[in-house]
Amino acid sequence: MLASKSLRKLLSRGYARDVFKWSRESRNMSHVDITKNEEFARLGGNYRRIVGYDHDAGNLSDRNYSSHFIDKHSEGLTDKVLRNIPEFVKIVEVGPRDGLQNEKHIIPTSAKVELIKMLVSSGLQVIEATSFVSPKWVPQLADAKDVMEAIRDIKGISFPVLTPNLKGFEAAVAAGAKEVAIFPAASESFSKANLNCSIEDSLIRYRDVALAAKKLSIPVRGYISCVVGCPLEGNVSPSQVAYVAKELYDMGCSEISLGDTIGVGTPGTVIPMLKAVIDVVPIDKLAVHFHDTYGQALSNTLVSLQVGITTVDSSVSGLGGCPYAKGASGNVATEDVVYMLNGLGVKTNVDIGKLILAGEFISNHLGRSSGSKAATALRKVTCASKL
Ligand SMILES: CC(C)(COP(=O)([O-])OP(=O)([O-])OC[C@H]1O[C@@H](n2cnc3c(N)ncnc32)[C@H](O)[C@@H]1OP(=O)([O-])[O-])[C@@H](O)C(=O)NCCC(=O)NCCSC(=O)C[C@@](C)(O)CC(=O)[O-]
Repeated sequence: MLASKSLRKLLSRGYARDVFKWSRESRNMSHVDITKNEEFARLGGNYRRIVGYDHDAGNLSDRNYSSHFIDKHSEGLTDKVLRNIPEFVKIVEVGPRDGLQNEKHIIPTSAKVELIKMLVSSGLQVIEATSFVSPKWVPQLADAKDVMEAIRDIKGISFPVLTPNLKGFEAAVAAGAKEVAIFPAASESFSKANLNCSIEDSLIRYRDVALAAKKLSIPVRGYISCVVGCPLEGNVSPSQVAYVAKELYDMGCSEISLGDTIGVGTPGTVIPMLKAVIDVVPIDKLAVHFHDTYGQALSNTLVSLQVGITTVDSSVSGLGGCPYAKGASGNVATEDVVYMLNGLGVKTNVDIGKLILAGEFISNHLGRSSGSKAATALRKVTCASKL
């Protein structure tokens, strides 16, 4: 009786993953467990979940069709395929930085701040706000200080910022940054294009930043660009990525984000790269950062979760690109990642409806449609249901 009550509760809340876990645990059937399984099948072993949100702005609905059709025929396979998928994924939203750094036109500070506030209200806990880089190199983010000033009073959210050297670090700290990110490349040519120095010289600079940050107890996130391919050199070897990752780990980075800067990776190249890095850096320190140039970002995200990664970078509306990686498209869209994770029953604490509104806000501002397939589809469903 207790079992069926808690199961009903889980199902009514749409916690597909909890039900999945519960059903997995109950597979070694004892007498009591058999009752549980029968109850499970009766209550919704084969179900889909539809959640509706009502928002003042636009009556946006989130329809999340769960991919868990859990019954006795499919549970073994589901277990096999999704065994390592975590129960919670931390999303690092990079839209305001990676997303906007490459825009042709300068976006007003007020629009950037409004976007950040909308992202905060969607439940995102980590939002990369801006970069303290040379304004000559990246004029789009020359207002970094003003952005930080405008979000200074928002409590309980991490707003990491990019710092390419001590000058940037000092400016970031003066502007109130509580977390910074450094960003070497795994490819020599890309390092020269992006940072105007070799990989080794960039690591020397970043050691200085890491040391200064340590003195102030400021966490440092490390990015590695070009982890599977470089726009100038082509393939990048997993061992080279592992080398840079270990350097970042040794200098004290709290997290290391592996960036497929030009979006050329597939699960076939991402898995060997992850393997090489996991051999030298603990997996719980790693994050993945996929661009979607070749439409591989979600597949790459999924295999990374299967491998055991639990932190994923993404960009609302799929904004983005790197000024030094011509032709590379935006990051995987946060809406698409959240839609997939919802379908897997993985928690993110992100309200997809509010996230879509944030994406619409910035897309409207930029005068183009959303780069998120999930957001576009969900918007159509809502419009159609109004007819
Ligand atoms: C690294 C530098 C600064 C070297 O740039 P440089 O030209 O070699 O540096 P410099 O030391 O010779 O200085 C040149 C000028 O820049 C100034 N300067 C120097 N540093 C700063 C600073 N921090 N803030 C503000 N100003 C700065 C410095 O004061 C000087 O000013 P001037 O005397 O000519 O008036 C430059 O190359 C730079 O800013 N690069 C930034 C590149 C960048 O932001 N790229 C995009 C982000 S990386 C990315 O998107 C990939 C990632 C992370 O998302 C992962 C993925 O997608 O895979």
